Amino acid sequence: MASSSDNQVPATETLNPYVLKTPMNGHDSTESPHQTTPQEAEPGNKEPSDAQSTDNIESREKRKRVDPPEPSESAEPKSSLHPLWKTSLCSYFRRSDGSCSHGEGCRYAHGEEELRPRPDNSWDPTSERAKKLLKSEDGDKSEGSNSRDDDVLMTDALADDSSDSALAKCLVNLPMRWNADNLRSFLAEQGILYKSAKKKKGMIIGFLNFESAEQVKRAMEELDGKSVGNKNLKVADVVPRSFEKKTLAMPPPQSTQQTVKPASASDSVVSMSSNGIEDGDTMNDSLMPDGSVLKARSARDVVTPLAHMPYADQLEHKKNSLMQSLKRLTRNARKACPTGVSLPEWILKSREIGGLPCKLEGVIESPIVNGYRNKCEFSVGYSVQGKPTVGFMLGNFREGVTAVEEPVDCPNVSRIACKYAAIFQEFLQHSGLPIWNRLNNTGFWRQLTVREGRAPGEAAEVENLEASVSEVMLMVQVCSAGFDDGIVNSEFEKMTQSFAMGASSDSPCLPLTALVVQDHKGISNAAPADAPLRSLPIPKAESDSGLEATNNVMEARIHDYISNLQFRISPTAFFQVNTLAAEKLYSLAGDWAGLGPDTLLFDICCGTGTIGLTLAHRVGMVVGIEMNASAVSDALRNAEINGIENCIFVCAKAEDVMGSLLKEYLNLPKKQDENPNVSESNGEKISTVVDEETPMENLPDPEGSTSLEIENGKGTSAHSKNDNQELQSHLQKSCSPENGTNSMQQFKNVVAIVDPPRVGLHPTVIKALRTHPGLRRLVYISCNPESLVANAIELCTPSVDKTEKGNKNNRGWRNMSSAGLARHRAKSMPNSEPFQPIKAMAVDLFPHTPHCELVMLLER
Ligand SMILES: C[S@@+](CC[C@H](N)C(=O)[O-])C[C@H]1O[C@@H](n2cnc3c(N)ncnc32)[C@H](O)[C@@H]1O
Repeated sequence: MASSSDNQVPATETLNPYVLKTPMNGHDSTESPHQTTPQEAEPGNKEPSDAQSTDNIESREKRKRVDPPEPSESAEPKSSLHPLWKTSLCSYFRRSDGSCSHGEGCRYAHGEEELRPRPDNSWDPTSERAKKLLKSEDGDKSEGSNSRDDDVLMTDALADDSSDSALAKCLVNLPMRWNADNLRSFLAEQGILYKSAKKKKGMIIGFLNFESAEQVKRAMEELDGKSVGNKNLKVADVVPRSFEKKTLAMPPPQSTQQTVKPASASDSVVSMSSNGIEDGDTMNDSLMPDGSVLKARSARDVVTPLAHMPYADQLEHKKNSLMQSLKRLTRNARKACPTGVSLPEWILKSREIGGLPCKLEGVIESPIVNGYRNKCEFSVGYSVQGKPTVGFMLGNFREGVTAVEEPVDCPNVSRIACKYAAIFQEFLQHSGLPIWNRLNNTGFWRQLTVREGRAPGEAAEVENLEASVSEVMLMVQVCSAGFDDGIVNSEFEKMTQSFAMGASSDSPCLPLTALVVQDHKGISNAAPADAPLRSLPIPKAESDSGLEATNNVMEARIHDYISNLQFRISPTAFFQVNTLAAEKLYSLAGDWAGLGPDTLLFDICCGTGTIGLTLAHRVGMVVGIEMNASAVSDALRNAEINGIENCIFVCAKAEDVMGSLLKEYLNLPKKQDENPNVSESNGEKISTVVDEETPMENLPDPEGSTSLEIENGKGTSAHSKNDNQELQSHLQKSCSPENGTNSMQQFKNVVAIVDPPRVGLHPTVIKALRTHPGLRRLVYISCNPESLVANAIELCTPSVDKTEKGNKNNRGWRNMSSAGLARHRAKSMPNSEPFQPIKAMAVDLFPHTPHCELVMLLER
């Protein structure tokens, strides 16, 4: 596998030293002076929230733009330029009507003409260029006539029923809402003859097969350029000719044994959840007939779009992008602040730190930059050469890309994962069962997940991560519906043999601990947590003790270590993909949480308990909340194997239990005004009067029975949402009301660390956290800054006495940005003290991709 350095650009002169972990307050030399304008806060001006949308913009930009050489580029040889030179607009220049004290030497662009694309080919999101691109994105690629057929790489369409790819065409720019019937009616209206026509709702592409070259010719004459809605149709090749040229020697796609199932709805299939999609500049360029260069996609470009940049530049890029996101928090909270209510201190002070809501203290780098992923989800599909392939999809299904490429050049994938992908790919060449066809939703083999677990021992890990990998779990996703059990079992047997032989023939032999099959019928490969699992026994290789066999799915686990604690991980449980960087993330969160023996820590969305368990020794008690039952079972077991006894894990959706858990554990009345308040405990309602001035410690414990003292620390247990009674009884047993202590005496400090999925916290959870006065500190960890910003708007915007009731008939929310929606929700937040953003810092868990984890401390 190529190392990332193979494709790195040469080191360029550094204009400003990169300062990691330094405060970014004010206009210091490392910070962009870019200031945002009020209109940028408009919902419509939303930046692309993920790399995928950035990518779409970028690829469109490539198609449309023929830029004259940049003045700065012609003035200086390219190699001497800092990669970020003039890639952001200078706000001093903009604000002061065309002047900036740095003059021509300013590293920021003085106007749109000077602006250069960023190293990842995106544009300063506040520039007119970026906004225009966003608009064209929102307008659903309305510039269809300019779109080039190189976007379509629908190998599934070729694999399906066309023996001659020259007779297979696709129609680009069809209305998304059309299904196959709509397409067929349209073709009939136009008098077009064809063999088969397919179209799914949600895609802009339809697929046509013709009987003859004559039919193709006529369809092209009639349809190419035809206006439908506000777009012009384009007839394109299903796989561009530029790819086919390279594949003349390759066999045509295998015909597949399909069990035809009705297609229900469309969905996008993303090969690896945190992937971005961007065209890069590395390989497969071909000259197009119009003289332009087709930038062929590669898995490396799709999965690791920043891999061409030196790592320090990647961190700088992430830092800049996070700063843009954070500034949105200030702008939106300012906008949402009710009339007549003074702006909170943090918004007023934001002017001093360039519009940031709080200091962004830097980006902590990943201890490992290459091969760091301990989990890879490889799609199964056809390559552009029509070969069954295990790897990453080269784009988005909605836009007509299903081609899969091997992961060998992706620097974030480990050698072990690549090896298993290759073994599986080799097996698929001879399998009697078909690979999954995303176009028809038919087929059998869908996905391979490779998960690695390490043995303890720090020194070896960073230098030679592979040597520390001691366990591997493979999960193969299939769709067995309609296939004969006997054939399926026989294929599974052959597959396990292939894996076992492949593992033992590698040198040194690859670990193989568990092999699980996940049966999933859904359209997208993202299977629900309860999709049936089956463990396959792994044949023991003669000379190898590394291969362990288990056929009990309950025993199909691997283990990893964080902060010297062992973690059991079951097949569908979440575990951070970069273990060593995750360790840094959790310790940062712990340091900021202000923990102590009198701390009650809520670990919200706790997965296998990693955060709570690594911090358990620093607090009085941990309450973990997690909806995935096997992750909760892992968490419980993890507490046990590490001898941790002060944790409780609740298996439920946080939105279903957060409010009642806060009430039960903090034993506080619900509201902080002077009205009689109601708190529920053991089903009984208790009324108390609370004065806002009353210190938390002095608040009465209405029953005394739910105080949270853990007797001898023997508190670790798990509860499902249905066993609240058991939870109550546990609390009563583990607490010692006899000694007269109450919750507030025991836990003076109540802290929540939240680590939600990409979409962020459910509004009900935000409301519960915001309106419970006992919770003074919250550490928010997020892999998606957009959702952190949206949630923080609700947590930090001052509320009014009279809240607005949401209009349920208002469907405008559908078109709102997440920040706009959060502003809207903030208006109906019950009167409560808002949090304030105190500081933020990022940890790079995903080198070579645009993603990283952002941590923000909120206090009140
Ligand atoms: C980003 S992971 C974090 C897990 C854990 N904190 C860690 O670092 O390993 C998010 C977790 O939230 C869980 N989750 C998603 N939605 C949830 C919900 N509504 N309530 C509770 N847990 C949820 C997922 O199952 C997943 O384990």
